[in-house]
Formats: sequence, C-alpha cells, structure tokens
Amino acid sequence: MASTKVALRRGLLESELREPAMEAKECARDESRTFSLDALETAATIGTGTFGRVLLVRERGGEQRWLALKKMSIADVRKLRQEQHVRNEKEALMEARHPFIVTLFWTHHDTRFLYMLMEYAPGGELFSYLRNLGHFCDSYSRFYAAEVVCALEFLHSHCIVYRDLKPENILLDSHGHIKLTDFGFSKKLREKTYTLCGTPEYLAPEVIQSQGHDTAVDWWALGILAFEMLSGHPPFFDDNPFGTYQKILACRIDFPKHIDIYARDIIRKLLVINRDRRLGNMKNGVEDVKKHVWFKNIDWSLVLDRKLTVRPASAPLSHLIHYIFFGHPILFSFPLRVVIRVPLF
Ligand SMILES: Nc1ncnc2c1ncn2[C@@H]1O[C@H](COP(=O)(O)OP(=O)(O)OP(=O)(O)O)[C@@H](O)[C@H]1O
Repeated sequence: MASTKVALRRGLLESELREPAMEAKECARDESRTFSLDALETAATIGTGTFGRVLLVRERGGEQRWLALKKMSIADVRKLRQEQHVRNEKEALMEARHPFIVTLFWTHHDTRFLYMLMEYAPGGELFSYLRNLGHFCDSYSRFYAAEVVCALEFLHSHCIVYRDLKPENILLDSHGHIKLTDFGFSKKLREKTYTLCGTPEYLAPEVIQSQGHDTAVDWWALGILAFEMLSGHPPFFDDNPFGTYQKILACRIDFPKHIDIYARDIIRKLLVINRDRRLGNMKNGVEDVKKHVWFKNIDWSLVLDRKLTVRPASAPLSHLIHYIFFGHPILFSFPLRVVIRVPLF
C-alpha cells in the first residue's frame, strides 16, 4: 500500500499568518557564550530547506566541535509569510534544553539573512534510515518512540506543542539517539490554538476540523509515527491531502500482519478521534503512555540518560555476534549504523 509518494519528503502545509512584522534581533542563547559569524568556518552544506540552507561549521581556533548553522533568507521568509514560524522556532528552542532536542546556541541576523547556530546531529534524519530499511522492527520502533515520548513530555510540561512530529524531523546524534529539530510549527500555548499547520499525514482530526487544538495533537502524531516506523508508511495516506484528511477522519487503521499486538494496541489508543480519550491526553497524562504494555520492558530512568539500548533478540545473527563481541548496543551495528556525515579533510 505504501505509495511511492510517501517515499518523498513530505511537504508542509502553509498556514495563514497574520503577523507580518519581522523580529530578527540578535539573541545570545547561551548566557556564557556569544559567537561571531566571522569566527565560523564553513566546511560543507548539510542540506537545503525552504528558505535557505544548513551549513556545517566550526569556530576558527576554538573548540573543534562541529556545529550546524541554519541560514535563512529574510526576503524568502517574508515572501512566504513565515515570520511567525521563525519566531516560534526561536522561542521554543531557546526554552527547550533537553537531551532529545537539538540545542540552539545563538541567533543572529544581518541585512539579508537570519542565522541559527545549533548543535550538529551527525546521524542525519531518521527518515533516511526508515526509507532505506523499509520499516523498523518492533524493538527499534519502541526505542525511538520512547525517546520521542520523553521529548514530548518535556515540551508539554513547558506548555510547548510541537506540531511537526515525523521521521524527517527526528535527527540522530553520533550514538544513534534522537534530536528533534524543526520547531517552526511549535508554539508556546497560552490557550487553544487554531492555525492549520503540520504535514497532512500527521494531522490530528481536531486540526483538520479547525476545532482548536493543544498538546493532544502530538500524541496523535506519535501514533502515526509508531505506525510508520513499524510498517514503512503512514496509516492514512492518499494522493491528495483532501483524501488523506477523509481517511484520518474515518480513522480506519489497517495493520500489516507483522505488527505486534501490543504495538497495535498503543497505536489504536493514540489514534483516538476524541482527544479526551486519547492516550497521553487523559487524567494521568504521559504516565498512561509510559505504562502501556508496549513499553513494558523500558526502564524510563535509563531513557533520559541516553542509556537505553535495543535488545538484539529480534535481530539477525550478525547483530547478535556484534553485540556479544563488542558489547555495543545494537544501534551501532548494521542496519542502523549511524552514518556520520562529517567531511574528511
Ligand atoms: N542541527 C542539525 N544537524 C544536522 N543536520 C541538520 C540540522 N538541522 C537541519 N539539518 C538538516 O539540514 C537540512 C535542511 O534543514 P532545514 O531545517 O533548513 O530544512 P528542512 O527541514 O529540510 O525543510 P523546511 O525548512 O522546508 O521544512 C535537512 O536535511 C536537515 O535534516
């Protein structure tokens, strides 16, 4: 059922923005540090986005640490009316210091560009691994889902709704742990919000129906992500967004046969149209998610310390041999070996 269109990086929805004013003043993210563009040397372009590019940089004569510099054209941001999203991204990332969220060190602007200096995640996007492998096994999916749960728990405790959970926005660090990125659609919630934004396949029903939404949309998106990791495609998909929305609202989930019963159960409980009955959004909040039987072998105290490993039980013999000889978590071995994208020079 996975259409070739799903294999492409999914486009974002344009939201209706009402605040055209550009706020672009310099901001020192780290109290003890400011940076200077002149002191940064560029090694390569990591990738390009809608309004600019992300560069791999490091400080001349400073620590030899690699950093990612997102450079956005002010003209393009204005043309596409994305000022509010840039502002949202900065506001959320400045507040969100967490092991599973990419760290923003510094922001800056000149007459033509806005700059965001961030932690570099050398493993690239989870999306690439997922598309290369087709789908992940139950253990890998649970591993990534557990780290996402911790990141969402943190964001929601700071009243930040993320609104753009998908494999393209989950980067991996050099040890294979996640770093959420792309906070353009995130928002500090003061009350319910109404902006239509996100990626069609990941939109919660209440967003499609413009009912006003809150952090519950991230738990819906976790259900979509878990399904996509386990099956290789999202549960609701069509050739055009309207068809996708109809399928989301119908909420008929066809599970591929290989998906484990506990995984099916948590996905069903996350993909609940009535958000008052959606896992993660009920009285016990995130605890209901953490206590779900799919996560029964997860030691949550290890997750935050980035010490969770994946048991090689369901992995091929080669994984097991690697694990026994090297004592590394399975993440370091084929197939989810993290490809570190630092140029050799
Ligand atoms: N901190 C980072 N470390 C490593 N790679 C990064 C980092 N931030 C972004 N990238 C990569 O750089 C590329 C461009 O990212 P950018 O955020 O500009 O655009 P995008 O998310 O791909 O698209 P858009 O801006 O249109 O949503 C992507 O491939 C992204 O994975």
